[in-house]
Amino acid sequence: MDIQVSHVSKSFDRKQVIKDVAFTIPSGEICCFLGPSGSGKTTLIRLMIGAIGADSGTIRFGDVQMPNLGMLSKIGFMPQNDALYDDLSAESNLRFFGGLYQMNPGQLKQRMNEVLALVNLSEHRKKLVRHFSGGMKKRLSLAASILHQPEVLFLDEPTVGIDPVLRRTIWDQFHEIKKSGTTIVVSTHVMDEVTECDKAALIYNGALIEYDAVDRLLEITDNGKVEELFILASGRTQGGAAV
Ligand SMILES: Nc1ncnc2c1ncn2[C@@H]1O[C@H](COP(=O)(O)OP(=O)(O)OP(=O)(O)O)[C@@H](O)[C@H]1O
Repeated sequence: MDIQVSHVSKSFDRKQVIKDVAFTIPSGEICCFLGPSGSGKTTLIRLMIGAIGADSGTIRFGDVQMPNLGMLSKIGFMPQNDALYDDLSAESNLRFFGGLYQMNPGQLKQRMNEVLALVNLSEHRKKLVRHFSGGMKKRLSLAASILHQPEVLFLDEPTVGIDPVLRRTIWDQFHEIKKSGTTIVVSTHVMDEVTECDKAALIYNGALIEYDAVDRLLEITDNGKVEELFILASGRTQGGAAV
């Protein structure tokens, strides 16, 4: 399912935090939202999943204009702060999410086995989440977000605070999920993660300063580093030009 964001703007308390943003993510691609803290990545994700409304502009998933309740079963969302119940086991957490998605018991059982295996938590399924490490919670949170086989998956800073080895594992899992045709939108402020993605949206002060295939974006820099694009953008801002 293609995602089309057309001239979307959003203000909070009269401060514009998303400024006329427009781009299209082709079906089945991984797109990252890259930008410094406070640049607007989470707000853009919340707009796209329909958690908040835009002041202007439109967001379409395929032919459907968001927000649309019927689309909820096709969307997976992994929030920045894990939305898990500490006092429940891993599998009870997944059962809770399965209930939200109205999955039938047979389907839920099969999917629980599949997603726990994908995130390497099968042997910890009976353990209470309060005894999980931070990395295990991240992986369980990812498992919960894909339980219902969403067509589009939103991941808000999924690797923040994660060590490099586990980060590699988690990215391998994203690539595995992509193989099933899922479109993935992932926010990050780790510049190196851009090379894991097909497309990148560079967000700075609520504006989209670049959106392109990652290969092409890296070509237009002198040193092949994405940071350079942000340095150029901040220079333009200080000079008074719009970015
Ligand atoms: N509900 C809200 N009310 C008022 N201001 C908000 C609200 N949500 C976000 N903002 C503001 O919007 C701006 C963008 O925030 P957002 O969380 O989208 O950035 P971000 O790029 O995701 O940051 P981070 O990487 O730190 O998560 C910030 O200035 C933030 O303070």
